[in-house]
Amino acid sequence: MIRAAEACACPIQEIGPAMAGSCPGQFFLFMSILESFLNGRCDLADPCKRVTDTQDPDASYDFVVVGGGTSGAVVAARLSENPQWKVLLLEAGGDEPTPSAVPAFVTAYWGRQDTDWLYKTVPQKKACLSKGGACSWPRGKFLGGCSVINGMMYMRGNPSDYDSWAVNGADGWSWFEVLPYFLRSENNKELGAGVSSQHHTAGGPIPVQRFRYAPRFAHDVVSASIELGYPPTSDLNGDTNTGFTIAQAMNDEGSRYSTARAFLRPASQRKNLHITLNALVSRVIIDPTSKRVTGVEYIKNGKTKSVAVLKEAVLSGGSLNSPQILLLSGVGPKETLEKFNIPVIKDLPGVGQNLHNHVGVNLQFTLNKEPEVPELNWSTAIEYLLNRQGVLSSTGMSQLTGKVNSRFASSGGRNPDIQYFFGGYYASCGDGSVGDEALKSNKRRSVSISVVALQPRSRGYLTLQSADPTQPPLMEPNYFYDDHELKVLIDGAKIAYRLANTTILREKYGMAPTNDHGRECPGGGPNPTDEYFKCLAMLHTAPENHQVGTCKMGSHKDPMAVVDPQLRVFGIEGLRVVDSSIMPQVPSGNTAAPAVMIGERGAEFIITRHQLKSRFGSSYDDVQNHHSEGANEDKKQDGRWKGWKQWQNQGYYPHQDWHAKNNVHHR
Ligand SMILES: Cc1cc2nc3c(=O)[nH]c(=O)nc-3n(C[C@H](O)[C@H](O)[C@H](O)COP(=O)(O)OP(=O)(O)OC[C@H]3O[C@@H](n4cnc5c(N)ncnc54)[C@H](O)[C@@H]3O)c2cc1C
Repeated sequence: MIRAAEACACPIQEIGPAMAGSCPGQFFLFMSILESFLNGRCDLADPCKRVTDTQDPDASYDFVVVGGGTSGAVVAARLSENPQWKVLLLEAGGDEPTPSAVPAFVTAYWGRQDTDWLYKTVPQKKACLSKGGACSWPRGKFLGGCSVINGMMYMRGNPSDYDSWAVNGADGWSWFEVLPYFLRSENNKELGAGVSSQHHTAGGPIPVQRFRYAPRFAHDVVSASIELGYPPTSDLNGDTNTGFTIAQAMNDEGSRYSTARAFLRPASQRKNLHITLNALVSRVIIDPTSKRVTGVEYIKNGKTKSVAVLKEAVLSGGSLNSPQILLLSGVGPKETLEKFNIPVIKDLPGVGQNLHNHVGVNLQFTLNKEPEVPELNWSTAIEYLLNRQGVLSSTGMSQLTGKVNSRFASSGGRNPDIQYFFGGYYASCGDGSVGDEALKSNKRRSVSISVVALQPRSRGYLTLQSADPTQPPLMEPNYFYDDHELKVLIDGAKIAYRLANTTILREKYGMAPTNDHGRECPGGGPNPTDEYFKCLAMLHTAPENHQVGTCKMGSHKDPMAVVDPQLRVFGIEGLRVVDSSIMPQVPSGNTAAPAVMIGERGAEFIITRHQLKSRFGSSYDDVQNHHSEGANEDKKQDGRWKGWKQWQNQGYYPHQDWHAKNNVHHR
């Protein structure tokens, strides 16, 4: 039944590198067999909806989107909904490999040249010291970007994060204003089952729900948190944003939903959307006199090519690549551009600055009453192959999370500043055996808790280390430059220790800190000191994957802002950045849902602009610039401004429309 490939309506193609290669040698045979079975399932391979790789794009397009990742897939799909517009999406990687749809294989494509950008920070003085100071930052290099390799956890952050963006110059990005764009993409399948329709909705392209399986231990950690006094919650994006829960994730029927799957595959038959894979964009071509984008240059099959842009180019290369592409295009700090002999098109000092990320400490625990048995074996594999159920349909302990307040959190408990991520019970690699040997060996199970500081104050930067677009940028996050994060982590680590010592976890699992973890740090033992946790944070840093801020959105008065609140690059005509790099401050939670929200919002800005332009002519441009550049009151009285208001009143302000239609209220 499962040995042969299913007969799908379209021929199945094997896509991407073999996943089995990411497992150690003894697992290779079993993993290869399992992989070939998985490749033959129609729902996972999805052969009829896969995008076609346009090897030779046309000479020009209305819109060229750079990077088909989490945000870029949304932008390209939304823009191509208008059949009048020709859209090209250029993606440096290939299509999503079939096994990436299996939730348990979340790490299978990390650390591989063909699917991960393999980025590392410069050596840190105070972080990642167990790794020599260089922190690894995996980044997905395929259609769907990081949404193909992430943990799928669906988190939006705290409402106050967005209010703070708005107060600090991102006009129009308060919680009330961004919520409709979170809802637009969401297809929440648990409405009413612990998830309220006051905060969630159904009908969008991304299915959101809990995985079909969670280890018993994950449920018991939630009980333990209640024993500690944290409020029971089933939705940290709802009324209660503090506490522990098994989180909702972007998945459906036992498999991952990347944005490529949710947005691009349904659009794959559109004649006006071309997608070119394995195309590394090397720069945006900008006319030095008019400062207008005229084209995009890219490298494919070793050849440098270019395509003309008729309306706009959109950078969606992510927080580490969008600023690099801007720099290579002559947009960035003048000194950097001159250092690399790149002609200066626009001196924009903020490009690459404000790099920041969540950061945490990795704590290890042993479950002294739990044998270390492999999660993945023939029985669990068959459960998945037949029914898409069981351990393979989930990410083990990674689906559990918690958010709490340290002593430093503001806003009376509504703005938690610590998040917990858990590790263990993984089913990523196996040899098919059910674990009798493991039972005999008396090896105990280990689990990890990463305590993460959600509102970091340290800021770093990204710059070029070469003018060669195939070389990685230089990334300096300055982890723990500001002591604040370490203070928050000390609080958070103490809470994690108390959690491990609750009656349920201590008595049922024998949970205790792993003896030799952090032995280099003085002050460990049953009652660790603050200094111990500080040392542990610097040694066993959890560097997180929520990098943002390098093309910061802000007002025209902010010299370090790179894009305005409509995501247009200051001083350049026809160029926007639409991805996580525009976030002025990282939200207090994971960043994929915010990246999708930004994609939705950015696409709408573009659509609105060009629909209005075609309807009202070029005077619309003047009005829009005037609007976003904080025009003074006198100008607001002129006819064009009145015209803008009139257009809004005629219903050409889609996000307001959407608010009204969907009866969305501020909470
Ligand atoms: C390992 C990992 C686990 C994570 N877990 C979670 C989680 O559980 N929940 C959550 O909410 N968030 C999670 N995140 C974070 C979240 O996934 C990212 O913040 C978000 O997906 C970033 O979206 P983006 O569109 O900005 O960038 P990306 O998704 O990285 O997209 C950028 C795209 O641009 C392409 N590209 C880059 N440069 C070029 C170029 N020069 N030419 C052409 N194409 C280019 C890339 O290949 C990529 O496809 C995780 C991230 C990682 C890496």
